[in-house]
Amino acid sequence: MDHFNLIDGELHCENVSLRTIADAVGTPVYVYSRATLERHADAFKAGVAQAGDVHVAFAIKANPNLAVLNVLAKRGLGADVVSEGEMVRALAAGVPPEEIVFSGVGKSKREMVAALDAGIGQFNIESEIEGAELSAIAVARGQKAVCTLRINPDVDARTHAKISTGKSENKFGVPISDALAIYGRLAALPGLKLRGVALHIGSQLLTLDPLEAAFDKVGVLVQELRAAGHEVTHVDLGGGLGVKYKAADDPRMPEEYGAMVARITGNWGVTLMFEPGRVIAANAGVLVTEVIRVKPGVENPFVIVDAAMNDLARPALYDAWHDFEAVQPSGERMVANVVGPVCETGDTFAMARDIDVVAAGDLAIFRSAGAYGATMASFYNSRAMVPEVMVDGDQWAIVADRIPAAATVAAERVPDFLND
Ligand SMILES: Cc1ncc(COP(=O)(O)O)c(C=O)c1O
Ligand SMILES: N[C@@H](CCCC[NH3+])C(=O)O
Repeated sequence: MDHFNLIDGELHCENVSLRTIADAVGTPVYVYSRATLERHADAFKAGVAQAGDVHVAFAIKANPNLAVLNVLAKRGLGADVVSEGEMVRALAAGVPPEEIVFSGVGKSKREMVAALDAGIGQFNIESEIEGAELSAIAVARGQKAVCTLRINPDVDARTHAKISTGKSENKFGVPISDALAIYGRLAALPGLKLRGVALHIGSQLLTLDPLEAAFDKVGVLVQELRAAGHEVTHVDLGGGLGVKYKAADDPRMPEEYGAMVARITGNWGVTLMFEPGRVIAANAGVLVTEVIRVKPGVENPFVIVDAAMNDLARPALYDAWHDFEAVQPSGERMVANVVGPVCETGDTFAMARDIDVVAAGDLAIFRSAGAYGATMASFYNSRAMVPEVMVDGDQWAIVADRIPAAATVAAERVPDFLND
């Protein structure tokens, strides 16, 4: 059951008409459903609970909106962060510091200090040199940083190349063949409390086999680490579960994923951690847009909408598919190209797509836009930063303002020396 449905011929989010929101806030605008976020959080937690003692940290990169984080924190999700900014957001949303995991291949010294100051629960170290730096910073402060070592299992996640992270040529983690030796050296450092390993092989995975292959390799590594005398109490299995973007997609459900994890990790004797992002947020949000005009084309007409690649970058970056639907569908269909106003050919949401008939002034949505949507928006073409709305039953509120491009003018200056 989805919370974006037709009621009396008009698309609603829960009980609120998307037209009501668009009329009040303008378009484009992201709209999130609290009920969907909660359902996804609960389903994921229940799925992985089959594997025993688990911690679930929402990957904030998928949707860092404070209201979204607030909903998920109340549902008992921690936070997986990759920058000081994400950490600040997690803390502001009420995530307990000990439930925050700091991932990322390029943590700066400043970020390490900030995270130690905040008392976060775990760093996922991505290289030996990063571990040595963190240890030195922690020692200087009289602290020990709780860590895992992120390994790169060299498994093909069979997803888009730009969001695949677990092949040996990808920048993430340490090669699994070196992991035992590096773990040993890092475990000996005075500023670290190394308690296990982490991995994340990629995003939008539609099958479980690559995850299973990677977890199998990690299971062997855990045995080797223990045989070498190391204590391994935690394994962070990352995120990556895919979602349904189009009818043909057949993602694996958290329940099936959890059963696989339970089967593979059953005898590891560790606390498992997870970092889901997309599976929680993607289908909890839509991007509402207005049709500016329909322009004839040689092959198909161009439906020019007021959302663009600066608001939803996924189609331009990954050729990603987002369903396009009229807010008040007439039942008639047309074949068209759906494009934004930005001056790039890549600002195209759909080519030769069978869509609801729409005309200038009509409202429409891009579905499955709650993850990696607003968070990847930019001011490109000096367009405004897209606003965000949260719906809860009959209630709704703006949870991120539209920031006009004019605000960026105020943040810039032309120095006097350019006037010489
Ligand atoms: C380290 C890490 N953890 C978690 C995630 C979240 O992934 P997903 O949104 O696919 O669940 C990502 C992004 O792929 C990531 O890089
Ligand atoms: N931004 C990507 C996902 C990146 C995952 C980050 N590790 C997407 O929209 O699909």
